[in-house]
Amino acid sequence: MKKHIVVIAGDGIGQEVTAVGKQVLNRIAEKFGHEFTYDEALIGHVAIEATGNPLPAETIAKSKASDAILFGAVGHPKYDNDPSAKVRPEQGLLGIRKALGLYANLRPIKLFDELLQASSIKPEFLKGADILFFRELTGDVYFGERGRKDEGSTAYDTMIYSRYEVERIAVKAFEAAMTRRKKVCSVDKANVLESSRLWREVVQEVAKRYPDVEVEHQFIDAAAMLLIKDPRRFDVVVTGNLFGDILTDEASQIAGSMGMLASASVGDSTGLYEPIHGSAHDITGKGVANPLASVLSAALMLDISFGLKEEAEAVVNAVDQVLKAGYRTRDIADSNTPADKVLGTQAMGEQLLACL
Ligand SMILES: NC(=O)C1=CN([C@@H]2O[C@H](COP(=O)(O)OP(=O)(O)OC[C@H]3O[C@@H](n4cnc5c(N)ncnc54)[C@H](O)[C@@H]3O)[C@@H](O)[C@H]2O)C=CC1
Ligand SMILES: CC(C)CC(=O)C(=O)O
Ligand SMILES: [Mg+2]
Repeated sequence: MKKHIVVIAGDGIGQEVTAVGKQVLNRIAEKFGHEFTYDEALIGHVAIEATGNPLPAETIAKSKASDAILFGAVGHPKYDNDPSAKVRPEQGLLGIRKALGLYANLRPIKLFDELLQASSIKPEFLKGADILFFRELTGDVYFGERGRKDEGSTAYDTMIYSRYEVERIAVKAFEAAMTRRKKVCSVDKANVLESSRLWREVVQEVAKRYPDVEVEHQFIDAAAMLLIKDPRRFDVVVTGNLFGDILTDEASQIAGSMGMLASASVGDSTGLYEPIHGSAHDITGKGVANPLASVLSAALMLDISFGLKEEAEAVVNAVDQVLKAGYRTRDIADSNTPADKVLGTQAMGEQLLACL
């Protein structure tokens, strides 16, 4: 199979982890007789430095012309510490999601057995946890009207959802639930927010089309608690952009680390595959970032965009094997991990390639 992939590494550890993701894709192509060609494109701080724009038109054009995108991260401390900056790296990521119509962000929370001890949650509450989040990705407060008034002394962001936006993500969640344990939990704040009341109304309507699926509605505050108290109660979770962003960082502790969680952003156009983590300034350039979220994002690409199930499984199995062999990056190591098994980003990549 011939496929053209655009690598948008972006900022910070995005550069380090996508390098490993790409090596794994190359090895898969070699092993299974595919031809993957690559292009690179700029986004975020590196794009601002080069062009003044966090999302150059060329990046959108290259992305649209590709079969899939391997994305790293955006962000730079310069902007985090300067709230008044008008041009920001994060606009690049929000912009590409919108430009490509990537309204559904699938975030699988997969706990590898070997990492039971790495989690901050007690193993007896965790074993067997397997959740698939559907986070709406192009609406909500991230895209609503925002601004300042009263001479800058009042600021506002608008949480806004339209019926069609809720319906299409709900349909994706219910369809996925039909192939899994047939449970959907919709998360909102319908006891307070009007946009959440519309959300709940539409999810209830969609649910009627799937009588075999058990549906529950939870408020975001309770859902955040239940996720830690009893992660195994969840199968598919569907929620808005903001709540999904926060809940899945929380859920990374079920999988052991932010460095373990992959995602697929899909919708109207080319799929974009991205770790859930950011550019991680605190570890950038140290060579210690966990590349597995990027590698598992590449596996989602093989599966969802290319339909290469066996190849995707080979990648997940390689991750499993490397963990079984005891290798860890720093974020998933624990007090029992021998020092010689704690690997840097590239060395972890080499173990995966050896395994493949
Ligand atoms: N998708 C994206 O591009 C995102 C970008 N950001 C941006 O990233 C920058 C840093 O934001 P933070 O809030 O610190 O979130 P972050 O996700 O970059 O990091 C949070 C914590 O997790 C750790 N971490 C993240 N990925 C890791 C990996 N692969 N291996 C080992 N440890 C890992 C980091 O070291 C840090 O302690 C900010 O500029 C922010 O705006 C934040 C979240 C997502
Ligand atoms: C720019 C942010 C919305 C990125 C983020 O935190 C995410 O998508 O998880
Ligand atoms: Mg996030």
